[in-house]
Amino acid sequence: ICQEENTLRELRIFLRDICAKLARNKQFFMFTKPVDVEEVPDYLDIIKEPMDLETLMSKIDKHSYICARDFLDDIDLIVRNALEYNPDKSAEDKHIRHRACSLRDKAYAFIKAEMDSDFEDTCRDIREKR
Ligand SMILES: CC(=O)c1csc(NC(=O)C2C[NH2+]C2)n1
Repeated sequence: ICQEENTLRELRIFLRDICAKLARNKQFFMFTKPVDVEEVPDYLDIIKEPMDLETLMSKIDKHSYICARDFLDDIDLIVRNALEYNPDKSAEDKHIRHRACSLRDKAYAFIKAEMDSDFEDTCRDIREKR
């Protein structure tokens, strides 16, 4: 069990680094904090499960993720929300959709580049046993 805690600690360090890199990227500023309903009043009428990079970071600290797959599921949620809320042909909507797809590709590339697959397999085994 102590070995499992070591693995999950390493996962958290790894995910914090990726989340910080994504949040530092100016391209993704609109995904870094919860949408302000003062500025976008109808957002919560359309998006039922908001997600953002700051919330992702706090979930890491709350030990919400025990494998990279769970983390990427929340990245996918950020992207899905952006595509749903910005469906129009307008340049502004297209721009936000493009940035959302770029966020997903960057996140998956960081995980693939920096995580060896047997580490993720070990995390999946821990998840199965819980
Ligand atoms: C985070 C997110 O997806 C977001 C924040 S504002 C926004 N969209 C707009 O403000 C308008 C452009 N068409 C609606 N999307």
